[in-house]
Amino acid sequence: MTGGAPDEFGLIAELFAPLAAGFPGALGLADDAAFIAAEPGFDTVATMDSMVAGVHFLPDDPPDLIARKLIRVNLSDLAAKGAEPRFLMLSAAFPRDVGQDWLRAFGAGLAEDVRTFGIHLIGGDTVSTPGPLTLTLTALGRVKAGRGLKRSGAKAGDTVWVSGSIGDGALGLKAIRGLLTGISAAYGEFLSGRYRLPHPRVSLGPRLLDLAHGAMDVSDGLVQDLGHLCRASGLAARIEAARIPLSPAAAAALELDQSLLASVLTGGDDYELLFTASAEAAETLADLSSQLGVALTGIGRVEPGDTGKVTVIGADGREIPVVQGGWRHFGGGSQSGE
Ligand SMILES: Nc1ncnc2c1ncn2[C@@H]1O[C@H](COP(=O)(O)OP(=O)(O)OP(=O)(O)O)[C@@H](O)[C@H]1O
Ligand SMILES: Cc1ncc(C[n+]2csc(CCOP(=O)(O)O)c2C)c(N)n1
Ligand SMILES: [Mg+2]
Ligand SMILES: [Mg+2]
Ligand SMILES: [Mg+2]
Repeated sequence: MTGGAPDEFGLIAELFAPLAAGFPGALGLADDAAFIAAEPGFDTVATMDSMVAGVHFLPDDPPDLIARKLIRVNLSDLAAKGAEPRFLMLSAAFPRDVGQDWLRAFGAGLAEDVRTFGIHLIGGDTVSTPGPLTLTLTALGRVKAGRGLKRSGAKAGDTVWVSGSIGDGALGLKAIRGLLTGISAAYGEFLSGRYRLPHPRVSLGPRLLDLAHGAMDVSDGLVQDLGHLCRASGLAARIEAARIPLSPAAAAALELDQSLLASVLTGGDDYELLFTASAEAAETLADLSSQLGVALTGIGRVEPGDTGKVTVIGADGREIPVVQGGWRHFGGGSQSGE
């Protein structure tokens, strides 16, 4: 990328190849494909998530944070399977008029999180598009053979657990859009920060291998995602709204406007882990939580019932009706249940 408009191969050499330098099998991002030796005793765990400007992030979000969010939403899926992240493959469709400064900042964001998580970019594709910026990442990880966590592992009577806090991302998007008034500027910044830069529970995931029964991450919305876990396990769930962990910022927002509970339950953009474990695991999970400095909160139970049904109980003991439990790209009136 010298002088004027960025050139495809210059861009790959300058922005992406340095992120492959630590892994010889990537062949310097100068060949047709990468080589990964199969590791005896491990399963490779593969996942892919895309992000589209205006759909997953705001077009004027800082480019380094767009890059880091792209990595993090994918690492969240690996963590949900108890896997340790290893490699990334990036497909980037940049609008033709993307500028060099934008690209350099995007590359710097990728580099930062590749370093932070100790992973390598081992390949991808770079194209131009007449449409919005569209980014697709494949993340590859590893887990001990046969031990990876599944959505289908929940057992009747298990406690439902979530990591961290729920609702910050969805409330953060509202804050950015000026739809959250009355909270302090610091709280607003915390929430918008959580929307732009999730914190995937990469250390926690592998530690759940001996503890969790069913597991997934929360991306679309707590209620919809728990419904997926329940359906995969042939069970139903009952959770208590008052037990859902809130950050101080989210709690302050809800205190001013209780209708924001819908964003917490269904807004998505959480990238926290959602898992079930037997009641006896509670003490070990509490120890793990303090060891890792990641909150773990029991919010309810899975039980036999209408497969996939999630019942949310309010502080008054009555059911809170939830029409749509989370984000849907197609179908449904509004795109999430807020
Ligand atoms: N176009 C597709 N081709 C093949 N498999 C797909 C396709 N879209 C989704 N899937 C698969 O469907 C399953 C559910 O995908 P989904 O994207 O809902 O999960 P997720 O990544 O955990 O959620 P989110 O996208 O909200 O982060 C995954 O196994 C995914 O690989
Ligand atoms: C600008 C903007 N508008 C709305 C949202 C909310 N949103 C979009 S997709 C999605 C689920 C995860 O995506 P996927 O299922 O495609 O992986 C959520 C919660 C957002 N993040 N940004
Ligand atoms: Mg997905
Ligand atoms: Mg995902
Ligand atoms: Mg997921």
